[in-house]
Amino acid sequence: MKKRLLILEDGTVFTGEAFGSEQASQGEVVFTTGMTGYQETLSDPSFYGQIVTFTYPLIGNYGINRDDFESITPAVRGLVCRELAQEPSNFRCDLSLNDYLVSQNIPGIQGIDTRKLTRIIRSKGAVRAMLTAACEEVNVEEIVATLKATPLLRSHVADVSTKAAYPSPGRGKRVVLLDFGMKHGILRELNKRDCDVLVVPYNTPADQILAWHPDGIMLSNGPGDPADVTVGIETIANLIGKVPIFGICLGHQLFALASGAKTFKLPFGHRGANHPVKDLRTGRTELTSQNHGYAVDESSLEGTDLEVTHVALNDGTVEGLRHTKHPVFTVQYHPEASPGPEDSNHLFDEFIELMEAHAKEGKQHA
Ligand SMILES: NC(=O)CC[C@H](N)C(=O)O
Repeated sequence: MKKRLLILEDGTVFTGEAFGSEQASQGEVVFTTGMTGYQETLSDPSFYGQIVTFTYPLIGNYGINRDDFESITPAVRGLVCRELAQEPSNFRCDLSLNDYLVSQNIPGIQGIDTRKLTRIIRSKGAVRAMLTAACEEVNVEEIVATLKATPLLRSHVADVSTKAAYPSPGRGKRVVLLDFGMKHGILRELNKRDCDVLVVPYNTPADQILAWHPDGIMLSNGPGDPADVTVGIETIANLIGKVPIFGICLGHQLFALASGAKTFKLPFGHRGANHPVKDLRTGRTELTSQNHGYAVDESSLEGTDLEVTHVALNDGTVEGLRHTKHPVFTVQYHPEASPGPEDSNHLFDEFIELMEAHAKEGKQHA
């Protein structure tokens, strides 16, 4: 067994067993409560720069397969779990979680009290942490001082967004997908509905986007603090009212900021696959997949043209918005699931309907 430490900025030290890459790593430690879906979680670009703790006690039991990646290169900085499955078993299993982490240079630690760690994150909020290299002798005090001096993760959208535009063709609605660190699941859902998708870098100007004559714009998820993605906020402000827009997670937060609202950092975030969200228009509650550390400040909506459509039942925070004058709606959670329940998948159909209605309206005016 190779020993490795997880050191938190408050000086707490967890001693566990190293797996995955043997190198050291630093990041904000967060927890997710999903019982399955570790492959999608690890490859979700929104986790850029974060060390992810799984509260479910056994991780890796069905291995890693060919189909469930949400990006090509994972952006997470480390994985923490109670127990890593030694012998994965599944008909789709290609390789073990350990071998995958080695191949991607991501360190892991197992055998620590993940319940204690989760309680610390819940009470202290965003916690900076260091995973030491395997078998490394370290000076804990020095590391704690370094962690305290390291600024918390800001935006890394530029690192995870595509560098050049690329098509994902279909014969249906033309959708320009602004990639802030897109999960493949969003593209998958649009292609499933035969959309003719053009994925573009996060800093593509609005006039260039409109020159492609899209039927709609999709705003993707992505990492970091939404307030730092100023170029995206400006682009979205220039798109509102010109073409239907659907935004997910970071896309939802950027839409709010572009409309004059504000965002704030949640004490410990929402990460998991069973977060209940109420649709205020229908009264229906759906179980949703979530992964966010920030949220839209409800009190900042006053005086804007935004209306709250969805709320989180766990803490009452804003989970969905609609523009009262223009065809735009956004959600803080993940209707594409991957991983998680598909209760909210119908939102992609609603986006298609919105584009259809808008196109018809345009013809009437013409
Ligand atoms: N999944 C996401 O898009 C996350 C959005 C943002 N980075 C947050 O943490 O709130």
